[in-house]
Amino acid sequence: MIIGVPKEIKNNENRVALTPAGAAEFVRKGHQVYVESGAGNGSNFTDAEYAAAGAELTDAASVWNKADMVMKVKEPLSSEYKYFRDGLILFTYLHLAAEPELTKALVDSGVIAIAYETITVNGALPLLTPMSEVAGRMAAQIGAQLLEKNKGGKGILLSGVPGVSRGKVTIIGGGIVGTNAAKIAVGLGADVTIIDLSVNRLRELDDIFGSSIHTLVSTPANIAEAVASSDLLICAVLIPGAKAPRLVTEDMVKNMSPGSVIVDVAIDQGGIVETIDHITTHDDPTYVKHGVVHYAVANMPGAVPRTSTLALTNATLPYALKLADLGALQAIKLDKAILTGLNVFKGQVTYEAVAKDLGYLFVSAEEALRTAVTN
Ligand SMILES: NC(=O)C1=CN([C@@H]2O[C@H](COP(=O)(O)OP(=O)(O)OC[C@H]3O[C@@H](n4cnc5c(N)ncnc54)[C@H](O)[C@@H]3O)[C@@H](O)[C@H]2O)C=CC1
Ligand SMILES: CC(=O)C(=O)O
Ligand SMILES: [Mg+2]
Repeated sequence: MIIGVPKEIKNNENRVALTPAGAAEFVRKGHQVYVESGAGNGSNFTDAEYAAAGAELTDAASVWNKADMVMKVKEPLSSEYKYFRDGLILFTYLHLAAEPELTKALVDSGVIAIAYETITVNGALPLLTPMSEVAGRMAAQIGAQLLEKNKGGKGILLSGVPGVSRGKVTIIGGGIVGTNAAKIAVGLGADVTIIDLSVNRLRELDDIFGSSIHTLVSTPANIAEAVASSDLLICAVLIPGAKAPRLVTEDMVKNMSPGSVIVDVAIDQGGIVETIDHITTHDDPTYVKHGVVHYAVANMPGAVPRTSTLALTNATLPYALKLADLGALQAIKLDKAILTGLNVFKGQVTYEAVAKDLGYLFVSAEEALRTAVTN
């Protein structure tokens, strides 16, 4: 199979979908790899390293047009839709519930779109996990900085100092992002509360963190009370594949004190805060509404690309190799995890939450495959 790796073009997206070591693996197994010249630069991987691994360096159009499977990090942007074609395998983060135009372009073109973020193994999301670890850790770090006066914050140090109370951090969603945010926030000495819908998850968090955190079950009343007294709110809820639920209302944000900070990590699925009306970028990461600093960058790990590229490709490579070795149809048929990643297959939306949120007819992956084979 021919694998194509274009350079990422989202604002400050410095990750790349394949390392030179990953390219060497494909080549070793008899596949051909085209990498866009400069694609690895942001992650400190040079063209020479890809060439030494046996990849060919070329331009974006050639990568897209020659490849049977394009591997990316972030969802394609509109300038890339022109490369979509029938039968092309696209393996990347897609977050389609928050991307109606991209979904339409994929459906109209017949692309086989497999989303990293919905690949499921025993209830876990192994291709989302490493980036959620990065984004969760960054969320606490970024929130702490935004609380500084010169960044628009209220001017508090999360740890406090002897004789002065600690800052309050509320984390809504106690999964991978939430747990990693808590690790850093607790490490910084903040007073941390984690809110989750699952009491079992809260039990696990209680076992991990003991008395260094508070736990609360997710109800509108608990969220309202915790948000009102928070200096930093970190949003980390996920319903896989679906648009994020709006759990933090505008009134709750109005009740936060001026200079408080919201970091909505769930923005890639649309965000959980009513006052977040647009995705922000690493170039212009915040805006202020009702006196509260809002941060809503959808590609947070792109700012620490060396760590993130290594962590992401550790997780994606085994699945990408399987797709290349078996071809998309067989890989989807034989590997349940890859099947759960299938979001769009030759004009049909095969992930139920995406179909429901965007108003498409849902066709199960199994059914879509059956139709493809019999046609
Ligand atoms: N902005 C960025 O750069 C990045 C964003 N993300 C996003 O962060 C979000 C969280 O991801 P993960 O932590 O990996 O997901 P996860 O599945 O590990 O955790 C989600 C948690 O939300 C909880 N939850 C669901 N409904 C809830 C409700 N109504 N109230 C409270 N909790 C609720 C679940 O019980 C679960 O514990 C996802 O949208 C993911 O795509 C991840 C990485 C980077
Ligand atoms: C998960 C995701 O959206 C990211 O890593 O950018
Ligand atoms: Mg997006």
